[in-house]
Amino acid sequence: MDLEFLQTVDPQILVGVAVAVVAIGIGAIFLFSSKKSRGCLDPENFRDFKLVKRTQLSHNVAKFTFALPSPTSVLGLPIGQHISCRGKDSQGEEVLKPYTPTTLDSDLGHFELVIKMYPQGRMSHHFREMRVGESLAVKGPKGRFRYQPGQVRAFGMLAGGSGITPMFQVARAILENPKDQTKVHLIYANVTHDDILLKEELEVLASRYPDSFKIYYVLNQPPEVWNGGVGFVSKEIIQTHLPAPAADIQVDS
Ligand SMILES: Cc1cc2nc3c(=O)[nH]c(=O)nc-3n(C[C@H](O)[C@H](O)[C@H](O)COP(=O)(O)OP(=O)(O)OC[C@H]3O[C@@H](n4cnc5c(N)ncnc54)[C@H](O)[C@@H]3O)c2cc1C
Repeated sequence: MDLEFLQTVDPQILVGVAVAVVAIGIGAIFLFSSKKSRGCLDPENFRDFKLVKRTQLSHNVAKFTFALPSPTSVLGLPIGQHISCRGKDSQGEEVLKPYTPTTLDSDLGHFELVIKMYPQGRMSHHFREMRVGESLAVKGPKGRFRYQPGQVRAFGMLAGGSGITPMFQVARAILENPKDQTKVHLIYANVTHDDILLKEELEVLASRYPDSFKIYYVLNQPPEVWNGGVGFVSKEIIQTHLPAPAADIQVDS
């Protein structure tokens, strides 16, 4: 590029232009980061988020992907907290139920819910009927759980059925943070093998972080070939598969 013309420009103008460019750059970074940190949730008012994808994971479980206002937006949900979703049951009555997204604020532009739909469930009806292009009313963040990276040496988690979603969210946040050395031990109980939610995602985490993440599945009605636990979660199972109690150990269920 021919820069000779710069020598003919008044240096004061050049400095002025340079200052303006830097100022615009800083302004843009500030605007972007403040927008990013603000998040899209309102704790007082419901906000609508459009369903952009629906993936059926089993006969009664589906993953719902909702778009955020822009591809760089974050939901703004602290780790371990949940959102309140508003829908209508089969009678047209309003229903409010809590759900924990399986995505984190490192996932930009969208958030996901994995929902188990019960035949008689009121909010289940709303999700069963929901189609791509429709919006879900969401309020939050909700919940008192707080997690600081490295706050404990090991985390014992005990989950059953759809109770896995908050555990999955916290486990992902810990394991995907290279500065967090916390070990995660999860016992996950279900009735049958088909009931295990997020199995693929959990297996990916376990194979990616073999030294930091251990899962022990317990099934009440196991298949013929099964190397996990059988029946209900017992004291022995907890003693064997969760870290022993200590000041720097946290156990949640
Ligand atoms: C913090 C928090 C986070 C949650 N996150 C998720 C999530 O990410 N994904 C998700 O799918 N759910 C999640 N849940 C559960 C969710 O809030 C609802 O309870 C669930 O979707 C059922 O609501 P419903 O209105 O369809 O059923 P309801 O109308 O409340 O229940 C009707 C019938 O459905 C059956 N049923 C309902 N819930 C259960 C259950 N847990 N086990 C067995 N049978 C049941 C029962 O037969 C019950 O009588 C979460 C709950 C909490 C407290």
